[in-house]
Amino acid sequence: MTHPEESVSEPVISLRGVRADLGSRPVLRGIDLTVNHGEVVALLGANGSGKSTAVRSIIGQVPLAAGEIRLFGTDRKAFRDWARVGYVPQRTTAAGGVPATVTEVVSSGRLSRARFGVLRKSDREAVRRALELVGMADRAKDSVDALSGGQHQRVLIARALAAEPELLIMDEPMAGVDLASQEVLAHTLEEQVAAGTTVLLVLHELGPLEPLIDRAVVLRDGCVLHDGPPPKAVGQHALPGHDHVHPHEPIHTGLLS
Ligand SMILES: Nc1ncnc2c1ncn2[C@@H]1O[C@H](COP(=O)(O)OP(=O)(O)OP(=O)(O)O)[C@@H](O)[C@H]1O
Repeated sequence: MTHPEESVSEPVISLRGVRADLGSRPVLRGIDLTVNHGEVVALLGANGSGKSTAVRSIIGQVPLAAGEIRLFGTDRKAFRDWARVGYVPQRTTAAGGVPATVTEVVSSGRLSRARFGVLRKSDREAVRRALELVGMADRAKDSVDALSGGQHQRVLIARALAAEPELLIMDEPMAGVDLASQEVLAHTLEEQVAAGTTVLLVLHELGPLEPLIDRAVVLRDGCVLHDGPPPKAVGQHALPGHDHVHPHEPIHTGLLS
């Protein structure tokens, strides 16, 4: 669903010289990052390297100290078409407080597409499709408080998918997610990618998503350390028992530490 005035050669996300401070601390120290149409890019790096801050700067939650961000070719400050962007924040363990059903949470993700904020039949169908995609259609009427961590994460992803976004940004979608939900999420993402969705993912390790990743951008201390093919070893070698050394692979020289 590319807009007619746009060319697919225009990056979907472009960061140039992005700097951001949190408190008095420089957290992003001159980031360049490009995500092209249909690409799946993983943002990797150690804790505190700035991954979440980078994605939060893209969606406008962190002010820039310097640099430029463009979304679909438009300066982020002038960008208004947020229905084209699905965002799944880093999951918190804090209980939501306000009781809501699975359908209510996922429907909230459709509001950006609903005319006058009223969900029509086609919107309710999109909500239902999103729930089916993440295998949660049978829990539609349940309270989100009754869900496991992995199921909760599936609901948050369904909320992002309900708007049928062209760009999906997810912050650690697999963190704290049980194996069964991880497999469902990997399959969901595979279908989105096959349908042409552009994806930027913050990950700790590639894990089950590895086959989907086109490119990895590794951050260290708020700078880009690596931008290129995904470091193959991250998934397997993060597992216990994989302590042998492959000197030809940059990952073992501390790329992610
Ligand atoms: N609101 C804030 N005020 C001050 N410093 C912050 C704030 N939020 C994050 N930071 C600091 O900014 C740095 C980058 O944080 P960020 O969450 O972007 O890293 P990350 O790479 O996503 O790490 P993690 O994998 O732990 O989520 C960290 O050192 C963090 O402590």
